[in-house]
Amino acid sequence: MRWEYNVPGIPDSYFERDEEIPMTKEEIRALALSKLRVKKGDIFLDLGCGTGSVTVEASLIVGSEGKVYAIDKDEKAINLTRKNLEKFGIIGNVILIKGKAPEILYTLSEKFDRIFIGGGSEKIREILKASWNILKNGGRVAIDAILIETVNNAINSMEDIGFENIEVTEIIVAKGMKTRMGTAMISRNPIFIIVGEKK
Ligand SMILES: C[S@@+](CC[C@H](N)C(=O)[O-])C[C@H]1O[C@@H](n2cnc3c(N)ncnc32)[C@H](O)[C@@H]1O
Repeated sequence: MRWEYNVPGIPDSYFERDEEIPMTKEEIRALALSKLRVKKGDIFLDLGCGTGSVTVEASLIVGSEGKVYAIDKDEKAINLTRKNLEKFGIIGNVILIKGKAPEILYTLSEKFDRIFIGGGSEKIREILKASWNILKNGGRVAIDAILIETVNNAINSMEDIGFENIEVTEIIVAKGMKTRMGTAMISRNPIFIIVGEKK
């Protein structure tokens, strides 16, 4: 068997940041991209691209045969994503769009293999409905959520819309921090990844 999926794993410190824009952290990106089964040649949508960390990693995976659409409602996030793309020398395969979901999704003519939803949780049902329309058969969606209400809403919405193979993963990451006594583990907030497939 030939396994064609790949995850790059770029350290968080390599990205330009902005204190007003929360970033999807390295371990969460790795799991989300892995659960999405992103591969070379995919058409990928990063909704709520923020710093562009997911956009950068996804564009490295899909390569020149694929494409990444990076969307955010915030101009600052679009500019920061552009900066990070330039930092990693990525030019050809990313389309940056300033727009708000779900409305912006109805204006896209492209069909997607993979959609990562990192923002817009208050409108998750509407965003999932719009995502369904632009997803290819066999396509996958992943939602990055902090609130349990979002998880519940996302699962119910996915079931109603017709998504299959719905899977919820809770990730609790603790990072080692050097102290005088040794290395102490500092916990971060739990994050949920909800994945669904359009058969
Ligand atoms: C948690 S941050 C995303 C982090 C991003 N994945 C990264 O690694 O930097 C959420 C982003 O979603 C954007 N956002 C929130 N609601 C949105 C919506 N309805 N449409 C488009 N973007 C939205 C915010 O402006 C913010 O930049």
